[in-house]
Amino acid sequence: MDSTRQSAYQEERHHLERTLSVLESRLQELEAIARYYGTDFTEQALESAREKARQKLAKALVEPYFGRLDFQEEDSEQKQPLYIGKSGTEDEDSDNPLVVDWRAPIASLFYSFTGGDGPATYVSPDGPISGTVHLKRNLVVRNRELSRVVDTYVRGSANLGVTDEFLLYRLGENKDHRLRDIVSTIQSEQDQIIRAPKNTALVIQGVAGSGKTTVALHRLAYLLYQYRENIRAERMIIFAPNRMFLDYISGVLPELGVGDIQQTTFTDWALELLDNEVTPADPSPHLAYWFRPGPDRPSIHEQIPGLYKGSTAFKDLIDSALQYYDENGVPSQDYEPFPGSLLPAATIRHWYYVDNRHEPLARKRERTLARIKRWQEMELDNIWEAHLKKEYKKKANAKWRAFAKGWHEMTPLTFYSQLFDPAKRLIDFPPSLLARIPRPVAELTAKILKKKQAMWEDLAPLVYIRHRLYGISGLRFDHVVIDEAQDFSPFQIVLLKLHTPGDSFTILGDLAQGIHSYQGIEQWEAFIELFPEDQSAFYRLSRSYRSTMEIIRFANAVLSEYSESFRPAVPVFRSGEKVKLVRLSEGQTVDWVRKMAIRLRKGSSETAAVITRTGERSAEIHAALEAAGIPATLIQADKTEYAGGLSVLPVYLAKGLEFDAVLLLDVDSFHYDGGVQDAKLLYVGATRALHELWVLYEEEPSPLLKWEIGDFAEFVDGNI
Ligand SMILES: Nc1ncnc2c1ncn2[C@@H]1O[C@H](COP(=O)(O)OP(=O)(O)OP(=O)(O)O)[C@@H](O)[C@H]1O
Repeated sequence: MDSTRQSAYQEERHHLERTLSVLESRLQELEAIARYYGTDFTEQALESAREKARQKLAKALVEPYFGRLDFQEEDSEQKQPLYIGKSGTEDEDSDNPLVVDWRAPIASLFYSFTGGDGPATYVSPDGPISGTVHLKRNLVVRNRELSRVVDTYVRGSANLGVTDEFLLYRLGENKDHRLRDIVSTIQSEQDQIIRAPKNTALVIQGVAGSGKTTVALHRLAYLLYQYRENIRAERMIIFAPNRMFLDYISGVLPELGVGDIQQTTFTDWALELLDNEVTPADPSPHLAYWFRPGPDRPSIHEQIPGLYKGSTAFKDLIDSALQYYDENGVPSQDYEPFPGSLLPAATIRHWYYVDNRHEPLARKRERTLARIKRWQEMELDNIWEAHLKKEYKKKANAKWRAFAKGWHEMTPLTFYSQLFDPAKRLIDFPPSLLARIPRPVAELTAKILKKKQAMWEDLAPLVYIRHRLYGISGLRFDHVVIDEAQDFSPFQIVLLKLHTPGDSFTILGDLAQGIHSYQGIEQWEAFIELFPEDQSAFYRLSRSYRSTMEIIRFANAVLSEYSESFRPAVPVFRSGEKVKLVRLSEGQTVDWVRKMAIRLRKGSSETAAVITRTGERSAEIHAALEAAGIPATLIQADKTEYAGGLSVLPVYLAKGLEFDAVLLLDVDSFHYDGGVQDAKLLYVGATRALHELWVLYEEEPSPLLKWEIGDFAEFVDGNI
C-alpha cells in the first residue's frame, strides 16, 4: 500500500472510531431510559420515537456510512467533509452533521458529480448552491471495521478521474437470493429518477439489468424523506408481477429503513377490492397456450381478449353501458304502494337524478329506494284506522320489494356479465353497443364469468365498474410504482390514475422484455398519452449493471436482428467468461444438466437457474435432479417464495430475477424459432445471468444463434 493510501486508511479508521463511539453512547443513553408500556398517549408517542431512534442507531452502528464527499461552498473558506450513510445523525459537538442521510439534498452531489474541475451544484431548500468537490471516496465498513477505501475522485490528481472501480467491485460480488440496496453506488442517471419531483408520472424504459426495480424502491425511500410532511408510507403502493417477485425484493425497503409501503400484485389488489366476488382463473393453461413453442403458437392481434379488454376503447364501451344503465334503469311507472297513495315517476326521477346526482350509481339507487321507503312510511302514518293501516303496510312492503327488485341491483360481476352473456342480460342494451365487442372475446369471457372466475384482463374492468357503482373514497394513493409495466394495459393505468390524485407514478419496464404481448403494450406512448403533457416525464436507462460484458453482448446480438426498434444495452466494463454455446446430441440434455448442477454446487455460485422454454420441461428437469439427489426448487406460476440455491423455471417466469449462473435449455430451432417473440424470450433468459451463461441445444441451434459469433461467445461440445 502506498503512503497516500496508508494515510487515507489511517484517517478513516480514526474517523470511524470516533463516529462509532458517538453512536454507541447515544444508543446507551436511550437504552438507559426504561421502556414505557403504559396507556398514556403522549408517553406512548415518545416511547415509539425513542424505539425508532434505538433501531436506527443499532443499524447505523453496523455500517454508519458508505461514502465521503469533501465539498467547499462558493463563499466558504473551508472544505467540509461529509460522510454519507443510509440514515443521518446530527453531531452535537459541531455544526456539521455526523452522518448525512443519502437522501438529503447535499448528498445528491455524491451521486451526480461525475468529475471535472468545474463547479458542482445541488439544489437546497433555499435554492441552488455551488461549490467545489475536492474528494469523492467510497468506504466499506463491515461489522464496524473499515475494510475498503476507494477514492473515485481527488481534485488535482493527475491519474484519478471518476472511475467505475468501486462499482465494479460491487457488481463482481455473488448475490444471495434477495435484491439489495445500492445506496453506495447509485449512478447519476439513476439518481435523476430517484430524485425526480413527486407529482409527475415517470415512465422509465430501461434495458434488462439497468436497475429499474432497484431504482423504484430507492425512489420510494427518497419521496418519503423529501415529502415527509404530506406523504404517508401506507398510502404508497408497489405493483409487482407476482408474489415470488415480491418476496425477492422484500429486503430492500427495510434495508433503507422504510416500512409499511403496500407491496402487492395487481391481481391480489383487485380481488380484495372486489370482495372476492370472482376468483382468478388458473394462469397455467393460459401461459402454456400463449407460450406454446413451434408453428401452432397463437397469433397476436388487437382483437384477442387480453388486448381488447385492456384497451381504452373497451373502457369507453363500459362507460357507455353504465350511462345506459343510469339513464334507463330507473323504473318509469308511478309508485302506488296502496290505494289512494301515489308517488309520481317524475318525483322518483328527481330524487335519483337531481338530489343524488353526486353519488355513484349503486348508492343513487340505494338512497332513492330508501327515500321511497321513508315516504311510504309517512304516507302510512296518515292512515288512522288500525286494521286498514295493518293491511296497507303489508301491501306496501310487498310493493316496495317488488319495485326494488324490478330496478335491478348491480354488482361488479353482474353488471360486467351483462356485456357478454345474453342468458344473464337484465338490461336491454342497444345491440349496436354490444356489437362493438369482438364475438370470440364475448363468448370466451361469458364462459369464464359463468364460473365466477376472471382472467387478468377482466380485473381492471371489474374494479372500474366497482368504483362507478360504489365510489372510490378512502382508496387514494400518494404514489404508485408499477414494475414490469410493459405487461400492463392502458385500462389498468386509467384505473390506477383514478386512485392517484397527483398523478404521482413511477412506471417502469422494458419493451424488449415484453413477452406477454397478448396483453401488454408495444410503445410507451400508450401510457404517456393518458397523462397531461406537463405532468409526465420519460426516462431511458441504457446501462446494464447485472451481467458481464460478454453476456450483455450475447443478449444484444440475439435481439438486435429481430427488432428494429431495439436499442442495445450498454454493459459496464466488467468482463467474465465467454458465453458457452453447448452443442449436445439428441437426448443428452438432462444428463448434462445433472452433471453441471453438481459442478455448480461445488463452485462459487450462490444462485443458479436452469431455464427451460416450457413449464413441462421444467417439471421434467426438476424431477431428474431430485432423482439424482440434487436439491433444486421448481418455480411455477403460483410460487410465492424465492428460496435461492438452484432453481428450475420456464423462461416466461424468469423476468425480474437474477442468478449467478444460468443454463438456458433447448435453444434449438423448434423451441426458439426465428420470430421476435422467441427472440424476446431468449433475451429475457440470457439477461438473468450475472456471471456465467450456458446456452444448450441438441442437434440444430436456434436461428437466433446464427449470427457471426463474436469474441463474447464460443461453441463448445458437451464434455464437462
Ligand atoms: N448503481 C448500481 N450499483 C450496483 N448495483 C446495481 C446498480 N444498479 C443496478 N444494480 C444491480 O443490477 C442488478 C439489476 O437490477 P434490477 O433488478 O433492479 O434491474 P432491472 O432493470 O429491474 O432488471 P430487469 O428488467 O432485468 O428485471 C441488481 O443486482 C442490482 O443490484
